[in-house]
Amino acid sequence: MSSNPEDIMELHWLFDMLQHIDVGLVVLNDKYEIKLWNSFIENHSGVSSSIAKGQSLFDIFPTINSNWLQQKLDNVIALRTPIFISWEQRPHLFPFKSYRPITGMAEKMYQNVALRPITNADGTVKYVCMVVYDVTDVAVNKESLSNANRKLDYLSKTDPLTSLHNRGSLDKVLNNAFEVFKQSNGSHALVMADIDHFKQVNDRYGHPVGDQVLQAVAKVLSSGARKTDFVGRYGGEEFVIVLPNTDSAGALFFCETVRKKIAEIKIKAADAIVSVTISFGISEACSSDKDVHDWLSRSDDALYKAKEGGRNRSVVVSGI
Ligand SMILES: Nc1nc2c(ncn2[C@@H]2O[C@H](COP(=O)(O)OP(=O)(O)OP(=O)(O)O)[C@@H](O)[C@H]2O)c(=O)[nH]1
Repeated sequence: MSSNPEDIMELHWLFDMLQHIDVGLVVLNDKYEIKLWNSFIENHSGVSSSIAKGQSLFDIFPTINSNWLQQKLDNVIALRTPIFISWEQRPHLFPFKSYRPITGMAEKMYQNVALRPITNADGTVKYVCMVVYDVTDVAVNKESLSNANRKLDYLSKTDPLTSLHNRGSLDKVLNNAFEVFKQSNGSHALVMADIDHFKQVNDRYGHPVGDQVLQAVAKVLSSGARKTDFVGRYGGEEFVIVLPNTDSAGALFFCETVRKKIAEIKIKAADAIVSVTISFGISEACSSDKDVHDWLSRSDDALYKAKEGGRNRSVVVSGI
């Protein structure tokens, strides 16, 4: 090493800058023992470099997955090539708290961490430098953007009054169900449901009571459905239910069960208790259906027959 005073001064400056840079630096040997770390790590861990020196990284940070990180550190030394660990992969490798006021939404610091081999003068590699970047701002912004997108996506598919799927998502699900049927046949049922004489409920008790009835009916319909079933509000007081892998007998059983439960609903109005009934039209997809509209209109015919037959009933119409 040069003993030129100017070189020594530059080295001192360099060391001072690395010591105080707003990035964490940890040097480890091939036994994962700490050789040094800078003030960024001191401040966030609360452990001074002199105390950390010689200790295993995994003793000081027991929450770090040692098997996983050791393998990465070994690879850096063996292959002499850097490895990057992004916050999306491991959000909080070091258990540091977030201290930035602007990102008060995050309790823990999100980090990107680079593992860099340190090459000795003779070309050998025995040490690794972990470079820790605080990326809390970026991570919090990205996560809140994805949360907002998830919320928007949910709203665009959901009926605000009943929280059921809306008409737009129903069209997609129906088309998918019909495609599945075309490719693999099987039994898939489509149910159309319509509350009986709903106009009278609105006219007698007012729209807000009508809304409560819609919400209560929607709740019964979705609580009776399986996870793989689809319950949507088709519009007004009409609902559509897609029952995959269900034949018309199974669909009839479902409809009769929820029909009886819906007849038990009691909504309190100003001076009355409001009850409603519902009619169901059921059909299975059949091979003569040209498209999903043929299937839909058969269920609609079944619903019409249920209304014609006196309402508060379920009717199946079979395809040819
Ligand atoms: N409260 C409330 N009413 C709605 C909503 N959407 C549609 N409606 C009402 O639903 C009623 C539907 O009435 P109709 O189509 O005549 O049918 P119905 O009275 O149910 O008679 P049937 O279907 O023949 O048994 C209308 O009065 C609409 O105003 C809504 O979001 N909230």
